[in-house]
Amino acid sequence: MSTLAYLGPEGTFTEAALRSFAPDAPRIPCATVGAAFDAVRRGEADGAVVPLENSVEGAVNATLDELAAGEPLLIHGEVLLPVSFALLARPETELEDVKRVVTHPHAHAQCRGFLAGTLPRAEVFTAASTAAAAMAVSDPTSHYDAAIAAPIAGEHYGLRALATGIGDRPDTVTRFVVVRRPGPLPPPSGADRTTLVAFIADDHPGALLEILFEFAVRGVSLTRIESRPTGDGIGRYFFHIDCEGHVSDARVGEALTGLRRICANVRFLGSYRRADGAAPTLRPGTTDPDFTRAAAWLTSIRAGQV
Ligand SMILES: O=C(O)C(=O)Cc1ccccc1
Repeated sequence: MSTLAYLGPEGTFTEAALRSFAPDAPRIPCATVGAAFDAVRRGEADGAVVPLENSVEGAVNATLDELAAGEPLLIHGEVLLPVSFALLARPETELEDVKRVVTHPHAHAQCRGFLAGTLPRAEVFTAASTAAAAMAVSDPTSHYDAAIAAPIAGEHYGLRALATGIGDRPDTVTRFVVVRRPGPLPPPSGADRTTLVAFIADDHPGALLEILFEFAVRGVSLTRIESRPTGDGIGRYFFHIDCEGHVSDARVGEALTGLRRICANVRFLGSYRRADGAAPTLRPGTTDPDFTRAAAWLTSIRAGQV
């Protein structure tokens, strides 16, 4: 059975995502996304489960940046998990005692309404995960009065829920990915997603448009695009992209070869089954047989068979 590293400690939303598809897998909790990836790179874990984006707060930048750097890894799958937040405190703490709250930045962003309405004077501090925040609060000498975390983290760390369901939206979903060392790709399923990072060759007007064009002309829809700084100076960015389809689909393969020609580098991060099972709607002229027929036509005209 695969051993899976994940953003820990015990009681994170990431752990809940992992358990949703591999309840019995041996687990290695890691303090950061980077540490989980390193456990996979070193061979201590077969895969890592990490948060990638949230329906309210958007991308988890640490994950985007770690995927774009270091020894390459491949995404093998994704999980969607509804997330619900609780305000957790040591048993003796009452709501009116809460002056300092600690949580993961994504959880903070999703509970702003509750904090503004119920704890308008509370200071908010960040932790590497919601469970790390709960663990910190469980220490009686802690600087913090309460953590925003999953209700299960309260059970793990002996905390009491002062409030539950405190997210600004009841329908928030987080997307987690399962990452492995490079190897054979998951086979195409008909409802796939492909993830990649495109590094612009030379910054020039229309560079992003050229990248988008490679997808648009092949009828490949993007499901996410983020620019992230390369770290090499102000104004230098790479693009982190998800598109519909599998790299073995002709239209996706052609879009990627087009990108490879115009970009300084393209890091392929995997093709894998979409958790929502949504199959793309293909425009006329963009199916595999359309590409095969067009390639056969080119072969024949190159041979002078007009
Ligand atoms: O901190 C956690 O529990 C995580 O798994 C990351 C996270 C934080 C907030 C919403 C979803 C995932």
